[in-house]
Amino acid sequence: MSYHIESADGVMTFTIDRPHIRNAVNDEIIDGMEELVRSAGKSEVRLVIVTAAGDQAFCSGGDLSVFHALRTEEEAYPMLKRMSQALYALKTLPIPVIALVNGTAVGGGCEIATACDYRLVKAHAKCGFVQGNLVITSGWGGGTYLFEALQHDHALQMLGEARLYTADELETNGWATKVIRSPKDIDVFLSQMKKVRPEVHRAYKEMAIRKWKETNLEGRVEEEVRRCAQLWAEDAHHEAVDKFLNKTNQ
Ligand SMILES: C[C@@H](C(=O)O)C(=O)SCCNC(=O)CCNC(=O)[C@H](O)C(C)(C)COP(=O)(O)OP(=O)(O)OC[C@H]1O[C@@H](n2cnc3c(N)ncnc32)[C@H](O)[C@@H]1OP(=O)(O)O
Repeated sequence: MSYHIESADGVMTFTIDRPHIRNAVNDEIIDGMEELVRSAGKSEVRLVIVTAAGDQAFCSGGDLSVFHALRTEEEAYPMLKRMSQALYALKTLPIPVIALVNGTAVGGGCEIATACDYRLVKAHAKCGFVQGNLVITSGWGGGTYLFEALQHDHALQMLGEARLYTADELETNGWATKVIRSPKDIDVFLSQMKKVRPEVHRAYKEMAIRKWKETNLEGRVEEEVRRCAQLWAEDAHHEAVDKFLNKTNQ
C-alpha cells in the first residue's frame, strides 16, 4: 500500500509511503487523498496531519516514471484535475490541516503542503516549486494557494526561481509555519492547538473558506490546471523529464 490513514484521539494522519521513490504521487496516492477527505469530512476528526514515511522526503511531486506516459493536454488534464480536486477538498475541510514536512518537498509535494493550513518543516528539509525546471507550472492548485498564503513577491519569487529553499529561508518567506528542530516542537504545537475546543477551530476555518468561496478559489485553481496541461504537452517539458529520468537511471 502506498499510503496509510490512521486515526487517534481526534487526529487523522495521512502518510505517503513510497520512500524509495521519494514519496512521489501515483494514482494510488490520489485515491488515498480522496479517501482521506471523505473520511475526515464525515467522522469526529478535529485535526488532519499529512506527512510521509522516512526522513528523506515529504513528497517529490508527481511520479514522473508513471505520469510521463501522459503526452498530450487531453491526457495530462484528467490527472491534474483529479489531484487538484482532492487538494481543494483538503484545503476546504472545515478543520485545521497540518503538513508535517518530514523531508524534501518538491513540485507537487510543495503543492500538497501548500494546500494545508500549517506547514511544520523539519530543519533538514529543503522545499521548492521546481516545476519551472520541467517547463511546466504547478498544476494541482498549489500555485494558486501559494498566492493566498504568502506575500505576493515571496510567492512569485518561490515559483519563479524553481529552486530548493532551506527550512530557514522558508520560515523567513512565510511558507513554513514553524521549523521543527526536535520532536518536542511538534508536541508543543499540537498541544497548544488542542487547548482550544474543536468548534472554535471549525468556526475560524469556516471564515477562511467563506473568503475562498467569495474569491472563486476553485475557479482560479481550474485555470491553473488548464494552463499546466497545455505546457505539459510541449516538447520542452517532455525533454526535461526525459533528462531527469535518464540521469537517475544511469
Ligand atoms: C505533477 C506536477 C505538479 O506539480 O503538478 C509535478 O509534481 S512535476 C514533478 C516534480 N518533481 C520533480 O521534478 C522531482 C525531481 N526529483 C528530484 O529533484 C530529486 O529526486 C529529489 C526529490 C530532490 C531527491 O533527490 P535525492 O538525491 O535524494 O534522490 P534521487 O534523485 O536519487 O531519487 C531517488 C529515486 O527516486 C526517483 N524519483 C525521485 N523523484 C521522483 C519523481 N518525482 N518521479 C519519479 N521518480 C522519482 C529517482 O529517479 C531515483 O530513482 P532511482 O533510485 O531508480 O535512480
